[in-house]
Amino acid sequence: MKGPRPVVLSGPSGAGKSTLLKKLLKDYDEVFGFSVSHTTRQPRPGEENGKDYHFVTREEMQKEVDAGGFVEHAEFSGNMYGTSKAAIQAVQAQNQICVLDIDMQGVKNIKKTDLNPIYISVQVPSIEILEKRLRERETETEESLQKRLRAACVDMELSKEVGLFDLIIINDNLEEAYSELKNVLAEEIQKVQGSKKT
Ligand SMILES: Nc1nc2c(ncn2[C@@H]2O[C@H](COP(=O)(O)OP(=O)(O)O)[C@@H](O)[C@H]2O)c(=O)[nH]1
Ligand SMILES: Nc1ncnc2c1ncn2[C@@H]1O[C@H](COP(=O)(O)OP(=O)(O)O)[C@@H](O)[C@H]1O
Repeated sequence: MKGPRPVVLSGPSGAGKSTLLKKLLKDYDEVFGFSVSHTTRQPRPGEENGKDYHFVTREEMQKEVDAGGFVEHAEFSGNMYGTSKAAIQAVQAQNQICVLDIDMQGVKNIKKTDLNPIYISVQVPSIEILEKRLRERETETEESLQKRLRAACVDMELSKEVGLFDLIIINDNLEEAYSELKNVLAEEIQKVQGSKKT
């Protein structure tokens, strides 16, 4: 694949991936582009179709998956999620660093492709803190919250595998976590900024 190295952000639901990503995309809007995934889950208040996700029905998504339009796809908490080839190409066409926010199944499947991203896991200090953050976010029903917590336990275990991630960020203090993220990406950021000047 052409262009700068993509970045994969993974980690339990509620760990702070979207929060960190939004800061990064705001501070470096010319450098990074978000890979807009497809999902069959319902949009949350404030989420925009085509910006946060492509919100689709299961039938629509399955059809595109069958047609070979996806780099990877997975079932998470009762819904389908997936990265389309077009989502990545749209970012790479701008010569930007493509950022993917994907679950652990996505990480394992991206490892089988030639995308060669930097793999970053965002974790939380404890499952109790994760639960508190998810409750305070007020986006989940009790059922989906419990599903996310179960998936989080699996994610926390699997993410310990040596070599799976290039960096594990414990998102305790947000500013410190954001600094760590920026530091690991500094070289790639400079490359893109340099290439845009010429
Ligand atoms: N494999 C895969 N996972 C995705 C994709 N898009 C989002 N996810 C993951 O799906 C999970 C649920 O996402 P979401 O419903 O937005 O909930 P949130 O993480 O709690 O904000 C998260 O772990 C995301 O990283 C995708 O395209 N592929
Ligand atoms: N370091 C932090 N300390 C306290 N709350 C945080 C921190 N990082 C994120 N949050 C909050 O936790 C919730 C989950 O974060 P979010 O970015 O939605 O997680 P994810 O995208 O990984 O599911 C949000 O309400 C967010 O504002």
